[in-house]
Amino acid sequence: MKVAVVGAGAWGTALANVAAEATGELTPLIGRDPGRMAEIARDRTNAARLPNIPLHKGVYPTADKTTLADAGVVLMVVPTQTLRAVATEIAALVSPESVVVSGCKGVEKGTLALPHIVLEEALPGSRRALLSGPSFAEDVALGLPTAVTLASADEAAAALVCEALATRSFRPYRSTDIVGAALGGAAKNVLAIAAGAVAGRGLGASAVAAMVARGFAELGRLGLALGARPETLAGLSGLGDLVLTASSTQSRNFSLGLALGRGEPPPNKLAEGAATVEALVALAAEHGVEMPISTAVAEVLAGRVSVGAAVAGLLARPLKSEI
Ligand SMILES: NC(=O)C1=CN([C@@H]2O[C@H](COP(=O)(O)OP(=O)(O)OC[C@H]3O[C@@H](n4cnc5c(N)ncnc54)[C@H](OP(=O)(O)O)[C@@H]3O)[C@@H](O)[C@H]2O)C=CC1
Ligand SMILES: O=C(CO)COP(=O)(O)O
Repeated sequence: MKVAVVGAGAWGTALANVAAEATGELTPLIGRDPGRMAEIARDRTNAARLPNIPLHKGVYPTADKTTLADAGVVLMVVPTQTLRAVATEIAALVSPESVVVSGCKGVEKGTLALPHIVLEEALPGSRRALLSGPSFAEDVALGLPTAVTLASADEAAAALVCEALATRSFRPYRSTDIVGAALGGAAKNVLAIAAGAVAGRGLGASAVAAMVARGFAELGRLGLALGARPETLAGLSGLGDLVLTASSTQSRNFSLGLALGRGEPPPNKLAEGAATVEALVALAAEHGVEMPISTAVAEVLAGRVSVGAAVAGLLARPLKSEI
């Protein structure tokens, strides 16, 4: 089963290595810039996005999108806000039997669509799945043990993708709860910014843990409203990814929060939480769900309040029962 990866960033490159190892097939890693892809092909490493990691010998870096036409699995691994445009560009090339998998974590601005809905709209009639879970690209590319959720309403599609990606160290667990898996991935990036900001401001490990746990409660309320299963939210793609992302400086979202909390300039790297937070809060509001921590992150990122004022605002909220 051939896998093609669209998006030659850190995560796309790591997943291309996994797929090449799992399938033993030539795996196109498709980027948008022919010059950059030629460099990656020459150097056998993606120096800009995933430095010091050699490409698997089966990975074929290219800017030629037609190389995905005969792939049984197409992994879409671009920033969430660009997913629709990229999926629309490749729509005519994807075979009807292929499973198209979102590797994105976020909510689309404007439409408030989760990534699998973006795929459904851009690639109507296609077989779809979503991959999410605690998995830093570098860890995966180094072959360190990793477990993720592979969600699809189409169980045969999920099984096919799992087979095309499972290696001795990369373990995709199947789920039919695509909404739960997508929500966990989107919310944890925002909550990791909050945890980082609290840590950066020096408020202590107890405060960081409170932020993570109350953030998880926000995710739970939104999940309930959208029909996600509680066990998905408590699993790899929910709590698992939240714990990872909200506790490690390897995370771009946590690092952004740390910088905000310390009053330092934000790191110049993609933090999906920053791109997603307004849409996540709007999606929650549409369903009558309050997300005070995520709202505070949105306010801080928009420059409307300081981290100190946001924390003071959260501490001033009336106490309720824990849920
Ligand atoms: N990094 C990680 O550890 C993980 C990331 N993810 C998720 O994967 C997604 C991608 O993240 P990641 O790979 O880290 O991001 P990167 O910033 O490393 O890479 C993003 C890639 O998308 C490409 N891209 C950006 N805009 C466009 C566009 N308009 N059209 C086509 N291609 C575009 C970029 O191309 P170019 O290089 O030319 O700019 C780049 O190759 C995110 O949703 C993220 O949350 C999920 C799990 C782990
Ligand atoms: O999604 C990730 C790990 O599961 C990567 O997190 P960051 O985007 O915060 O680096």
